[in-house]
Amino acid sequence: TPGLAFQNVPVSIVGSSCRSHHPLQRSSGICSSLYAAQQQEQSKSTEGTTTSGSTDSPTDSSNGQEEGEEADVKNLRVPQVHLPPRLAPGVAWQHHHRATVQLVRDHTSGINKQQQPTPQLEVSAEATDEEADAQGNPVGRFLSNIGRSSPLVSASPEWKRLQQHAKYIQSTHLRDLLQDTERCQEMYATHDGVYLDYSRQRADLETMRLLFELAEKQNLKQQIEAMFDGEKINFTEERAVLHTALRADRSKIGTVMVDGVDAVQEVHEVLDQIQEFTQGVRSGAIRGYTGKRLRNIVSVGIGGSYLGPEFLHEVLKTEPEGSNAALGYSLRFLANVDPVDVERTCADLDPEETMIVIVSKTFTTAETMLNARTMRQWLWDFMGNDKEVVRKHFVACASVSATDKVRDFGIDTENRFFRFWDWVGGRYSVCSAAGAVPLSLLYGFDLFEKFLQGARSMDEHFRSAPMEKNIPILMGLLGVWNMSFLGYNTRTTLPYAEALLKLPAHIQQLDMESNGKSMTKFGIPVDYPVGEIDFGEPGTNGQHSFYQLLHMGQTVACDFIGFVQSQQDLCLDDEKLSSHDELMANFFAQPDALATGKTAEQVRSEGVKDELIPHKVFEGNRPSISFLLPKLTAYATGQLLSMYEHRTATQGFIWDINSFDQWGVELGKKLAIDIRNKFLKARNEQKEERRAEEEDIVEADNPATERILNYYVKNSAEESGEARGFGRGSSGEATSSSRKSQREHVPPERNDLCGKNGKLSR
Ligand SMILES: O=P(O)(O)OC[C@H]1O[C@](O)(CO)[C@@H](O)[C@@H]1O
Repeated sequence: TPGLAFQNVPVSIVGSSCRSHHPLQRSSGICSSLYAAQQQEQSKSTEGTTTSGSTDSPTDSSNGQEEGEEADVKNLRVPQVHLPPRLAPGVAWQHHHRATVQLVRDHTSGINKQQQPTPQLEVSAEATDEEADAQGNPVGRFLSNIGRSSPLVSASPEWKRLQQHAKYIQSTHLRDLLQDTERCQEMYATHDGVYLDYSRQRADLETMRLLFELAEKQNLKQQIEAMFDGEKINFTEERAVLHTALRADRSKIGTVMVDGVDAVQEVHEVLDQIQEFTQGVRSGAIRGYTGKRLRNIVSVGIGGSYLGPEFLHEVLKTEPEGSNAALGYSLRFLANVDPVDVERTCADLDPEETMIVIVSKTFTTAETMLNARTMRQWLWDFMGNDKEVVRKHFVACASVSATDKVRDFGIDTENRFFRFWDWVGGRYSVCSAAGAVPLSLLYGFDLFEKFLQGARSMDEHFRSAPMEKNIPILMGLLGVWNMSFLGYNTRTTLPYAEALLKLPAHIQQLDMESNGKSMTKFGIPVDYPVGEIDFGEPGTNGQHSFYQLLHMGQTVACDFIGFVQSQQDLCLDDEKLSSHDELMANFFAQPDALATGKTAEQVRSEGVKDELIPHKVFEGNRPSISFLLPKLTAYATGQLLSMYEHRTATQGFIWDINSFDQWGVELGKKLAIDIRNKFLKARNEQKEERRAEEEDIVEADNPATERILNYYVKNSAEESGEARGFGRGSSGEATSSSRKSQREHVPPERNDLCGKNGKLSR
């Protein structure tokens, strides 16, 4: 949520004050039973069971949990600044400190600027204890230990040289730069089939040299090494960052230890467990409560526990091996707490054949847990309220530290719990059980393994290739160049492959949650732009949507992704080119159109009327990079995933920010819980008719919030007519969660693919 952190983004939020008119809800009152389920769960929470209040930090949440929901919020740990130990050799000062610099916000650029010109030591530190005070200026001492006069990289000569150089680059045009043969021959890199062409960046060979110097200055290679080695570089949460261990080869067992535990060994234990379980389900050895085959998978999770797996799922849907393996099965994702998402997900599913995979690192995320309870109720409604229903139809993918919560939910933690670890960030978790379980259930474990192998290949390249030929490092350095030196704060991912339709959404979370920050790891506000806004859409669809802006409006750095071969090529007999060639003609045309543009002379020479010429001139000079890969396979998808994960990390390392925490999402969560509690109070008062109908019953901290809350609470109560019986059926008994109750449910017609011979064996 960069709007909360660094960049200021105006936001419009659209909601409805009326409850759904959805048949599912009208017929049996899904809201009512959710409320009942919530209450039931809440009463448990006082006994130590979870209700809500999620973070990506299981340890934090569990602290609060013991004291119930309110306590959960109060106990959220505020990040405290402490210097990363590995960067402070010989520094005695190990306490938490708060450093201050005078900053003012430039409202035109939205950037924090230092008020005073940078002096030799412009930072003063307020130590939090007497001991630190006695040591004089600990930040200054620390900086001199690491050879810096300012904690901000922007004060370094390397950064200033790039700033100077940017002025020169601003005077050049890509139209001319692209004619420089030597430059074009240099500005590409390849690895294991991935071809990166960055000659359409507003950069020359000198730019690259200066960026490599900056990377040296920032100890980029050492920082990468520290990440791979399992050092606790996510220091605000005191965690290692080891998504690379999730795809490390078995031969690496014994090489990465975290708190005395062998990370790669743990990973392979869980992968073996996943392989056995998913093969059991796919072979029919593991079945549902009533003995039926489990062929529908619903993966319940949000954010990183959903976006990565969904992106990979979309790729494999049309990948020949994937589509073949998935015959007879279905996979859906339930992420939003909007009840409509529940209906969209399971309206046509047969509960007896459905397996629910709860993916939540913390197992406390409010949305996920409500959806999990809803799905549990859905199964109970149909098969009866038996704990065996949950044990046979639910599996959990969560952090080891959430084991008790998984058990309390009723899931079989011996056989149906696939753990991951605190050192896997949610948005970096697709290679963990979070992706492995749902995707192996649908496509088989072997195909998921190919995805891991692709990611591993790119990891090894990132770790070992020299910077000049290192694809993720080049991507990251160019990201820093575009954002911090050329001022392009928006970026777009444009895959020319429909199967990558969910890649932009994944990158959006991956990068914006990672680098949407305004604080360096030294606890000093940045005075340079960091954290791009990412969006995207597959081409050519995007060309008929937002490319107008890319060509003539704001400058947006573009990533074009194309493939030599299609997953599914198509060539009609009377067409001269294949459909894939037609697609790729666009893939190659767009980067040049953006780079070179079209001059007034060129437009005039086409016979365009003088008054229309300004409207048809393309300024050009718009940067892009192009990736060409052999074919969109599981392996290539692994490579792409790893490339983008490492781009994000590289930028964070250069910018001196922690790309692995996400404190910016906490405030909104906390306020949502406050408002939820206000609703609870208001609904009770409405139920008991303690307040006159026209009276405002919700109080808030400001009149605007108070007005809109009262508008919602009153109108939603009147609209549904349920205010007085909220959570109960007319006779007072708890209602069913959905129309798929035992009485009403009709299993869907069996006219689907059902395996190669048209039927799954029963
Ligand atoms: O996997 P969990 O713990 O349910 O968290 C879901 C998502 O919520 C976040 O913590 C942010 O709210 C993400 O970082 C994470 O991917």
